[in-house]
Amino acid sequence: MRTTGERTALLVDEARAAELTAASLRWQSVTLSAVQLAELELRLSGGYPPRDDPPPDHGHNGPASPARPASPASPAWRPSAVASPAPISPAPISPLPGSPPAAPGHPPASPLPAHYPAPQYTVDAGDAGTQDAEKFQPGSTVALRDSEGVMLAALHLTEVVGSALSGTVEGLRLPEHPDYPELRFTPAALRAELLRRGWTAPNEPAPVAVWADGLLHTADLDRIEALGAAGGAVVVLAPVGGADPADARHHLRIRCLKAALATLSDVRALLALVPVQPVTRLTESVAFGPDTVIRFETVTDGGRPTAAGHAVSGRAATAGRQPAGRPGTGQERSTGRGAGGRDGSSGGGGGDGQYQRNAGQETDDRDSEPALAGEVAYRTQVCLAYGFSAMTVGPAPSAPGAAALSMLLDRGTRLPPALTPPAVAAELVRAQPPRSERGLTVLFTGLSGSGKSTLAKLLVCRLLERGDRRVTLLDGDVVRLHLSKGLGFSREDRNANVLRIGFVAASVTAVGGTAVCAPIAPYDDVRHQVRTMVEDSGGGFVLVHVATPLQVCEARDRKGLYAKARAGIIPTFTGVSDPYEEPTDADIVIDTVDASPHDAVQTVLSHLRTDGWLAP
Ligand SMILES: Nc1ncnc2c1ncn2[C@@H]1O[C@H](COP(=O)(O)OS(=O)(=O)O)[C@@H](OP(=O)(O)O)[C@H]1O
Ligand SMILES: Nc1ncnc2c1ncn2[C@@H]1O[C@H](COP(=O)(O)OP(=O)(O)O)[C@@H](O)[C@H]1O
Repeated sequence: MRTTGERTALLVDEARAAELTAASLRWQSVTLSAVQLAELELRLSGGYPPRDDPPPDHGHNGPASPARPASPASPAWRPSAVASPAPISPAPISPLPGSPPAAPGHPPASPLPAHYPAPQYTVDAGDAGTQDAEKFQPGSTVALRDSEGVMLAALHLTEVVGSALSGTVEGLRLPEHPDYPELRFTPAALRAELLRRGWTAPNEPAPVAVWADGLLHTADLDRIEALGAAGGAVVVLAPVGGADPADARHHLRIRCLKAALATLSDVRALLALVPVQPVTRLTESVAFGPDTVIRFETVTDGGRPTAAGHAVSGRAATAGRQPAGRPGTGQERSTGRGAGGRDGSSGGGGGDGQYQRNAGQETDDRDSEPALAGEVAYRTQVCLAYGFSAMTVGPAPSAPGAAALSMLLDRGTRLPPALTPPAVAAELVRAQPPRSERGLTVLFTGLSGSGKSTLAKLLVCRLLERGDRRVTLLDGDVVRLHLSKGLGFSREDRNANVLRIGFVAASVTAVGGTAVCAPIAPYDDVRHQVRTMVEDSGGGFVLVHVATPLQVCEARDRKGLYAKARAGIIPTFTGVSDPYEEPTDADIVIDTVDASPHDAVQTVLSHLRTDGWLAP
């Protein structure tokens, strides 16, 4: 994250950092999760919450955040706030009551000095994966570390409730990001950047924020243009808290955001990645209606906004003009994004498009309506800390939902410029080619003798005859000769066998191949795991239940195994003395009693064509 060399109220100076580091030898440590790291980063960088910053008129240890004027008529934004804050004085050293003695040669670390702001900070050691939270005691200090063991902050504990550790925090450093360092800004660094660009002259309108939890499409860009038409800068805040820099979907999202913003020529727009968690519901066309610009009150208390002053002024005050290019307004403009007619295919909706999963990496119990309202309040706090005068949350009402887009991509339908800029469309198509060009696993499940092998082999032949898919057959018998050699038929062994098949199938699928598998796979949870593995590899998973009744399988008894099972010679035989859990999530159910093998395979092929996995 860019810091412009400033320290926020919670980041200590080098001397203090050295002091804390020396003292930390004797502290307990908590290794923070990616999400906790993001929360800490936001806090340490001064991005949240503003009320924890010390008043700006502290003189010798003033904060980086700007003083905000009392009068609502004055702009809340003061570029002069970029002036470097006075450094925080190193704290006088005094031992914590009850703290361990200092290591020889090292001064003991102190609790926070009297003049130091003392915001409460809570970390859940359970979430951080710490098992024995009872070892933490109020009065002691905990080192908060990243996954590599680097200490980012000291937490002076005042309260321990279960695994929740609360106390005052002193930051040593911000987490480092290998991905997009040039796009990460602390509030002070953002102010400096806008000033450097000449976008925040004293009489300019204050900058506004646009939260982009997902992507930016044409309607979103229209809205940004409308916001920017007032003359102020528009900062697109992309929440990336907890994002894995090795996750291709994260990079896809950021590439798409950059490509979208590159189409804006008349707006002072800037992309900033912030350590806030993305929220899936905020990537959909929901919730906030057409009036989506939330303006902040500038109520202040002694020159700084109070908590009450952070209230949203009105649920949603409009931007003051109709966004250009909305359907039916006749305002479609000719921009780099194209001016094609809108086809109505941009309607909202949820779903798990490939690119969307990134935006919603975090599972969202924060997705309920009250939780979303809380999220908006939280985002408001962040925007106030960054110095924005207004923000939008959620996509523009007519922007396409992820599910709709994903459906178009799956089918290879061209994304019109009216929906999303061509450069964004190109990124999306590259990441999510049509289904007919993606990897695929077809898994036949059913009792012994139900017809799995017969149908799997026929399907492989039909696919190879077409010539447009590279196919691997993972037949039960063959797998048990090689991949699963030595495994028996206990539940554990069967599960290991099916998971191995799933692993190979997912690998084949990941590189665009087609895996056809034919194990009994009697257990529902393991079949689910295989589905997840394969779908996470970026391809399709089709579960075919070969639902031949037990009596028919037993009557066929090609291998004489049912007779042996009935005679007790084979113990735990599926359907006779071992369970078979009928799938409730089968994509295709085949009745081999009434259909010939040829007809059954035609059913599978026609399903694959209908769902786009095979070209017509
Ligand atoms: N106890 C028991 N239960 C079920 N099946 C048995 C058993 N012992 C041997 N066989 C033979 O092994 C084949 C099933 O292996 P799978 O790998 O498909 O089974 S599983 O998915 O691991 O449950 C199965 O082949 P198919 O008839 O092709 O299904 C049987 O021939
Ligand atoms: N519609 C059908 N689909 C598949 N197999 C069928 C069908 N009708 C009869 N059969 C016969 O059932 C037997 C199924 O054996 P197999 O394919 O080895 O089953 P599994 O692999 O499930 O143990 C074969 O002899 C096959 O010819």
